[in-house]
Amino acid sequence: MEDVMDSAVGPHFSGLRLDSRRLSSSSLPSPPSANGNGTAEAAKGFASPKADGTRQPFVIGVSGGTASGKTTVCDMIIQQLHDHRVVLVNQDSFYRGLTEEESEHVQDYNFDHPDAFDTEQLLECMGKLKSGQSVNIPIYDFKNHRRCSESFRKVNASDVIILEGILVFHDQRVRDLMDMKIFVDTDADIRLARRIRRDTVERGRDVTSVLEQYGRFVKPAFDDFVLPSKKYADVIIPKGGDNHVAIDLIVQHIRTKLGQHDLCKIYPNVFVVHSTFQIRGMHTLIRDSNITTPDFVFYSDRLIRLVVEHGLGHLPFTEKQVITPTGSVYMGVDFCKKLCGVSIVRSGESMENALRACCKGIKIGKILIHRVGDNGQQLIYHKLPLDIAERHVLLLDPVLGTGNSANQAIELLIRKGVPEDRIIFLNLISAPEGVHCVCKRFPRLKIVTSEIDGGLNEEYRVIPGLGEYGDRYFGTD
Ligand SMILES: Nc1ncnc2c1ncn2[C@@H]1O[C@H](COP(=O)(O)OP(=O)(O)O)[C@@H](O)[C@H]1O
Ligand SMILES: Nc1ccn([C@@H]2O[C@H](COP(=O)(O)O)[C@@H](O)[C@H]2O)c(=O)n1
Ligand SMILES: [Mg+2]
Repeated sequence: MEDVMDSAVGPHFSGLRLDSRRLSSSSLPSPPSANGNGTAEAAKGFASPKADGTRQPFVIGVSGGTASGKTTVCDMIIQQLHDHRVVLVNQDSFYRGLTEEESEHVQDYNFDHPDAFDTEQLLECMGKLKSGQSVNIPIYDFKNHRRCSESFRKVNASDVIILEGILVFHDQRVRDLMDMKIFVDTDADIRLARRIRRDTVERGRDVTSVLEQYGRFVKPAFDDFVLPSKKYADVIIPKGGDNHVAIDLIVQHIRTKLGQHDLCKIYPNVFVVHSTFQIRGMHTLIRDSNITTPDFVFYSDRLIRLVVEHGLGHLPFTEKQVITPTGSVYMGVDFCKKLCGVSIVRSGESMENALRACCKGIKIGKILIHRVGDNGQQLIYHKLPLDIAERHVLLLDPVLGTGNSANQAIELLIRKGVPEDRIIFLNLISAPEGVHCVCKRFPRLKIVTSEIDGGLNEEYRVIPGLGEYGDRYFGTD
């Protein structure tokens, strides 16, 4: 048996003409909700730990009609990611081999019907990949309509698995494997033109047979099976590989996931709010250097509310029953009462309103950390609730950079008697360096953030970041 190693980059790429186009629609699975024991359930995908504590790969499904550009879009995503932790699985690999009789009448065979694929085998392979095992995937020969009996493509377990094919959204069991579904939407006439060219050049067909197969099987199956599955898509990409903007957005989304993945693997107490295109849209706005101050405040406040709500989901609660106006008993929960916020002055103060809006009457203390000279010595002023040792503390600072200020603030809280595991540090953006710095020192503290950025530059500023948050929020920049 000949194994063909799949390194996921390079060999899949096909050269394309590219123009900038638009992203048509988007929505991703909803954020996590509180589970029964008072902690938040981790988000789907990267943030979803298995029983053994490791995280499942992120599965992206890519569907669309024949010759819509699915394979091309996947190649471009993988090429742009330039990251070995992404692998591509083609549904084509799971075409059933034809019997002797079927081969003799191949022109009558419907390759576009769901039964043409061995979906059980596909599910088995995907299940193995998802559980961290490598798999041997068949190699399909379109010229002879059969699998190469001696060769397989070895696909290694990876952080991201892209599953591509005309009918990958058809079977619910296959759909359920996916964390993100993309539909490549290209006009039927363009697809037919491409198909004629591809099948005559690459798949050993002549124009007459392509047209006959198209009218008899491909088009009806598109109408019956492929088009109806478009409704399952989270993202629809018009014009396939020509749509630079959509592909960039998707690549950014995956990059964010990959960055988070490693840190969440290392530190189980780091929680990243599940990313949706709404959240990425808000980040796009507040990171834009040209945004106005009112808009910066508006979208920051929206994001902060999400982070605060996520953070509150990590607090313990007690069971509580109430009687509803229908006279029925509602078995609910009671919020944790012993709670306070502490903002790191000045930018942390921008998070206070969102906290107050979520927790009526909450006490909020302040910590000011002032760097003296460049020898790392720092002065700390603080005003904290007197009974802070008995409270859970939501520590507020929108950007976690080096982690130095955060560590000073956390040390102070611990000196004041707050147990480490009762501190939840809330921020909008974290640099990986800051996450390492805080989590190594305080492994029982929780960090809740909305995005993890690339890193710090030589001036210790978060990149891509958003500049001086306090100045931008309070309009002093
Ligand atoms: N944007 C594009 N412009 C021109 N040709 C394209 C474009 N996208 C794909 N093609 C060509 O069209 C054919 C079908 O594309 P492919 O990505 O294989 O589609 P699918 O996987 O959806 O069947 C291929 O020969 C490919 O090179
Ligand atoms: N032996 C085969 C197997 C499949 N086809 C056609 O391939 C199409 C799916 O591949 P795409 O890359 O176009 O998505 C499908 O429409 C089948 O008709 C074939 O012609 N011969
Ligand atoms: Mg293809």
